Amino acid sequence: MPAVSMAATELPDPILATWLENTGSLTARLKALGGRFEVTLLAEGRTPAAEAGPGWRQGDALWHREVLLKLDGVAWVYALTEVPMATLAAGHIDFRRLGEQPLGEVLFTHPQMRRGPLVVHHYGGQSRPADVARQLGQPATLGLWGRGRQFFLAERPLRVNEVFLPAAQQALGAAK
Ligand SMILES: C=C(O[C@@H]1C=C(C(=O)O)C=C[C@H]1O)C(=O)O
Repeated sequence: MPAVSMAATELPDPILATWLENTGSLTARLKALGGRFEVTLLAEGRTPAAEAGPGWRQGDALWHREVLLKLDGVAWVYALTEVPMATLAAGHIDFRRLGEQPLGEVLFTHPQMRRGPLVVHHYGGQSRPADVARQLGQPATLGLWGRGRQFFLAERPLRVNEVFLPAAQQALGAAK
């Protein structure tokens, strides 16, 4: 997912930084806060990669999965998962039938899962995450912080992009 690279002077709020840099399951961390956790599926399907990524070129077919992670009905995270067709075809996770089951529940328990690099991103006002935030009534005037995490399933790549929405930043007490 294209991200506006953050200017050198911008740094996330220290509280938010701990969430951005955590390498464990975000699903598990959100569930641990208590309250009702749910996944809302926004869109999924096969589409060409908007830009090159770790293990694919621009234009390559990817399986995209866009979701919201919610606590007590409030959207905290917008997530976009990008799966190359070879990774999808290997069948380690049945993305087509995942539906509203949290990806983390099957990804972090998969015996052949290996974590790859995590990259923190700042998404500007014209980005897809910012559009989603506006549509949710959570306008992000200063942009949004997120991270792209690469994972491997039996050495086949995929990338999970997770963007923290304003409701999450407010609830976590992170400065706007
Ligand atoms: C990768 C994880 O899965 C979470 C669930 C997702 C989904 O259901 O599509 C996407 C991103 C993650 O925040 C995780 O829990 O860390």
